[in-house]
Amino acid sequence: MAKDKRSKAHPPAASSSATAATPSWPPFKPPLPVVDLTLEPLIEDKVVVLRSFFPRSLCRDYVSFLRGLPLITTPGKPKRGDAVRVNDRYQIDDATFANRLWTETGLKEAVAGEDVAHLWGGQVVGLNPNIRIYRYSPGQFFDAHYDDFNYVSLKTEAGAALPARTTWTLLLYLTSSADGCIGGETVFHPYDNNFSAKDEIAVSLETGMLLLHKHGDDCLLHEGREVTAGEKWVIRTDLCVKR
Ligand SMILES: O=C(O)CCC(=O)C(=O)O
Ligand SMILES: [Fe+2]
Repeated sequence: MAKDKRSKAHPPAASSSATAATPSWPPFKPPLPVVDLTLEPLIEDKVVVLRSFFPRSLCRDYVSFLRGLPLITTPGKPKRGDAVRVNDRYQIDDATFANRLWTETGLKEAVAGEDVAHLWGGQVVGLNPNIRIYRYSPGQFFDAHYDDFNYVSLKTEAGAALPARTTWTLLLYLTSSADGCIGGETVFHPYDNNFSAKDEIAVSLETGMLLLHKHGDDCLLHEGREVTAGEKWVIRTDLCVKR
């Protein structure tokens, strides 16, 4: 796939859903983080993970809760330029929940470390309020694509608007083979169109693991591989830097 004909993940989120009721997300119990969060590099300067970001019990609570949300199956035929994505999806603008994920989990501190601060492309200020939930059932997948950045507006503690830009995609896996989900790996292709198994880097699902990958101009071609049994549940948002 030529870089100038990039297949994009999906169009920028509409910002008009501010009036939609936000879900009553379950509390983070036990209090987070449950382990010392250490960023583990998987691909230098491009992909990092934080294992056990959510404990297994919390992942279970979240999956039961998320099941009750009005997920919508994406059409198999995308608009021109968008990647084929077949999954069930829910999306909401929820600055309060984005802020909880940022400040009540240890994430803010984990990405502030001196050794990793250079990765994020600016001064990190929070998470994208555009929260996306994905459920992949057997046969569902997210075809190879690049994630684009977006301009967003965050809120400071004093309530003022803070112009920001997304720089890294955040995926929080809530299920894995330990819960009966087979397949569904997030696979990165460092050499763009060269889909050779020897070069690809497949990240297996791990319940409660958080993955961050750089997006925008430096985004690696990646895909969500087909799920063949069970269900893959993911919470998606993005890391934001000051604009
Ligand atoms: O579900 C996955 O593993 C990948 C999701 C993804 O690429 C995206 O949300 O842009
Ligand atoms: Fe993506």
